[in-house]
Amino acid sequence: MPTKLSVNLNAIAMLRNRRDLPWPSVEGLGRIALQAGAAGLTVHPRPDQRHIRFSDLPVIRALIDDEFPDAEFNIEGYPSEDFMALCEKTEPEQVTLVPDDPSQATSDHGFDFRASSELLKPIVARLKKKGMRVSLFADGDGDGEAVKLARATGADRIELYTGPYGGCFDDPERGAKILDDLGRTADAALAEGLGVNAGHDLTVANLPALIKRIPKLAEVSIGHGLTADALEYGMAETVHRFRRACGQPV
Ligand SMILES: CC(=O)[C@@H](O)[C@H](O)COP(=O)(O)O
Ligand SMILES: NCC(=O)COP(=O)(O)O
Repeated sequence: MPTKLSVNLNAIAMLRNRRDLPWPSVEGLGRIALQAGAAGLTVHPRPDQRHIRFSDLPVIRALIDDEFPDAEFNIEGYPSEDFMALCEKTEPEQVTLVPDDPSQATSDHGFDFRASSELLKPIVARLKKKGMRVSLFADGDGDGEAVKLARATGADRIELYTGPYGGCFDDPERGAKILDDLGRTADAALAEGLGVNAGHDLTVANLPALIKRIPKLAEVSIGHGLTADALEYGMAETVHRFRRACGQPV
């Protein structure tokens, strides 16, 4: 089964939020992503709503339900009571729990399962009771014991935090070492019966080696790199459209 792609809409939402205008449209670009064959949409609402707004969630839920019933909605975030209530109301197919502090600019580490495995058990159970698959953001450091503790929470999957791997775009030697650690973490998780997702700073350039090392990688969620590519590869056509609007022959 090929690795599924879930398109993270946070970067689109952040651009939209620069103005009090409805574009770029989170719903519209989510629709284009699903029309192009993405398996799902991911959002990471944060308490200050600086990217995704809570009001975006029912819109994306309806988009998937009404137009793409085979697609999945993945909501990521720190399991505060507010976040849990949002998930229970929206009922995404998957919830990815992330140990984010509200002050963090972006996610930059996985759970410390030695400290938080017991705390996560009732949270995971509460989400699963409503039929949501639960994935836990995990460091890809090859720590098999931590993976066992992740399994003990009752979660279905882990999501490997691939930020350090993505950051090695100019240091292939270090990238290979990190890839080895990610691979060993995935092997341990799969041996425990956990599914494996991955995300953070993945790109067209670094994905193939990750999937080669982890052929059973279930899903990648990608936002920043994918949005950067969408801008780059869509720029020429867009300039043509605006030149036409200026009355220029194109
Ligand atoms: C868990 C994870 O790595 C992503 O959700 C990441 O946090 C994306 O969020 P931003 O694009 O808002 O940084
Ligand atoms: N779960 C990771 C994610 O959704 C996207 O992260 P990024 O591609 O924006 O770094």
